[in-house]
Amino acid sequence: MDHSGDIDNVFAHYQERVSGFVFDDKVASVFDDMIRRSVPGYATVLGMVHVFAEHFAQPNSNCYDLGCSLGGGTIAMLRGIKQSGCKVIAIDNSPAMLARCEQILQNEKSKTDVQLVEADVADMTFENASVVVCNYTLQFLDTTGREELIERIYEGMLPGGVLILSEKIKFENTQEQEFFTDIYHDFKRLQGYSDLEISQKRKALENVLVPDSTETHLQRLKNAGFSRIHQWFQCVNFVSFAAFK
Ligand SMILES: C[S@@+](CC[C@H](N)C(=O)[O-])C[C@H]1O[C@@H](n2cnc3c(N)ncnc32)[C@H](O)[C@@H]1O
Ligand SMILES: O=C(O)C(=O)C[C@]1(C(=O)O)C=C[C@@H](O)C=C1
Repeated sequence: MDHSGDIDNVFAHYQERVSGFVFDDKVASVFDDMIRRSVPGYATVLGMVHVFAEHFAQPNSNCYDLGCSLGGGTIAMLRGIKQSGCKVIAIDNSPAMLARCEQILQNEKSKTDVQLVEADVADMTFENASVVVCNYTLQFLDTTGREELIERIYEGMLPGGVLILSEKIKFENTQEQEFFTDIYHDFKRLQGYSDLEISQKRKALENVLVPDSTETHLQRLKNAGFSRIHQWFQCVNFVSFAAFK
């Protein structure tokens, strides 16, 4: 997938006061580069969304991409879905992201319909869903609303449906948290980010990206009713779960 965006230099210059991270036009214009260089395993996760969609999309059902950004997950699903009558519903509350997503999707030839929705995922109801992808989005929701969203997703899913939930995680054990943070920052340096970029983005994400632990995710998914949950992927402090109804 070529989003032809710019190189991410959002945090490259010293800022006297770093403000909270927002998905505005500046971020949207570099987001493909930003997420590939900031989320270890991102390309692998998208490749596997294709595989999951091919395997689990049911005929005449809905497939959701929650917090679709530029449509990485949406395109992976479109390419994977082989069943007829499916619709991909891609939701994001950032107008800047959705505008660019719409443009990018114009280059994507698929017989599966796509609907872009500008909305808060917390306000959505889900129905007739066979595949739900929520890649690196739950971590930006108010922690108090996360349980309800997962419950709503579960309610809207068909038997045999799958939720792919990918997230940055935190570790309860201090040593483990420090180890993974160090390795993650090394990964960012290898991707060409400077120490200034790393520290300013870290500050901007404080209280904006609030990661949960694996244990919290598993418990929340279980509480919502998911009968089978596999953590199928982890790369440093980023994981992905497949939860089945
Ligand atoms: C890290 S990005 C997701 C990346 C994307 N899923 C991908 O795989 O390329 C998080 C996205 O979620 C969106 N977002 C954050 N909170 C949201 C909410 N409450 N409702 C809808 N979208 C939200 C942001 O605008 C942003 O585009
Ligand atoms: O935690 C970080 O430092 C990140 O850059 C991660 C992360 C994410 O997981 O969404 C944060 C913001 C951007 O959306 C891209 C990547």
